[in-house]
Amino acid sequence: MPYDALLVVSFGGPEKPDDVMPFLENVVRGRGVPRERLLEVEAHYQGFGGVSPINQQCRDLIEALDVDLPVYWGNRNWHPFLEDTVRQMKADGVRKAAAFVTAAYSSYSSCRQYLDDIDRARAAVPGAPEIVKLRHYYDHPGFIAAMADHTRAALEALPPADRDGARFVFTAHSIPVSMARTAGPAGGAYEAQLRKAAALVTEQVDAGRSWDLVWQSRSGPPSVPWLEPDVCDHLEALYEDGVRSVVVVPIGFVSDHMEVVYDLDIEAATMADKLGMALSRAATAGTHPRFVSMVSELLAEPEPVRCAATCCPAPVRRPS
Ligand SMILES: CC1=C(CCC(=O)O)c2cc3nc(cc4[nH]c(cc5[nH]c(cc1n2)c(C)c5CCC(=O)O)c(CCC(=O)O)c4C)C(CCC(=O)O)=C3C
Ligand SMILES: [Fe+2]
Repeated sequence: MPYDALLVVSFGGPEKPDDVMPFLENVVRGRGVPRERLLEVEAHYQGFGGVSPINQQCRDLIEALDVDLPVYWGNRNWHPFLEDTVRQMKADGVRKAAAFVTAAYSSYSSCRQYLDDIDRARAAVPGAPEIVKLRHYYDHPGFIAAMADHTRAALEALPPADRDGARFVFTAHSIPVSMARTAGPAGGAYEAQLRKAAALVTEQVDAGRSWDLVWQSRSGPPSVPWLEPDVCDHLEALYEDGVRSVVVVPIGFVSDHMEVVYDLDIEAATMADKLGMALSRAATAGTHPRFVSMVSELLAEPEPVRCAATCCPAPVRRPS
């Protein structure tokens, strides 16, 4: 193995009420997210005591990993910041680390932005170790097996009478349509990879089942088109079509962080309740043993080739 350390790279989240606004400012700096949206999201976090689950989920994953390397952890938007971690790695004599990013798919937000974050952190630390991002794992048998197990469990959690007719509703973070168009080496990769993962999970759980891929957690100004339909609108449409039960599968995420526990467990669940629809939400991969062992398997693969510079370009932002 060519690596002498593993670096887990994640989004980061607040861990107390006073962290929330500074964290959000970090997330949206220069990204044109309207103030009203920011205050709305602040309220989601404060409703959970100002604590996002994501940092503890990273600690749990790191605890569960079974790798023969020192493991480090750095975030994009909150402590421990990537730059501080890279500084520590350099001080510890790390020369070449593999980076496992807690995002499985191609797109500017889910891939390129993490690569840029890593480059920026390395640029700030003279003599920083080389850092090789491990490949996308959306279709890795470990990720798929974990999601299939969790989808099966969610299906079984529905009342028996609701199981046969339950639709599988896969969800992922919406992104601007322009970002979706340019995702991956040839464009369209974010949506195509999500569809592939959803199809693989469905095939393992119940090959004949009807499923959809929909979007959640839309941000940005209303004037910019994002991927649709939103999960809540989709539940209404399904109800109109006579569907009375759904298994919601957050295939676009790897842990039950705020977008999952607020946007699905509160918002989508409230919508299903209002409609009189049975909803069961599948857990994300989290610390499922097959997801955990996948990380070791990725480390043992030949070193991945770095994405081309033109892959998943940053969105062009017009001054407002
Ligand atoms: C594709 C994607 C993923 C999946 C891949 C990955 O996991 O990286 C993801 C994950 C996450 N997104 C998260 C949180 C937020 N995302 C925001 C805003 C945005 N997300 C975007 C995309 C994505 N986001 C985009 C295009 C924006 C607009 C601003 C911009 O162009 O960057 C905002 C701003 C407020 C708002 O929601 O408007 C927040 C607070 C958290 C942490 C949750 C927690 O704290 O537990 C996680 C894991
Ligand atoms: Fe996000």
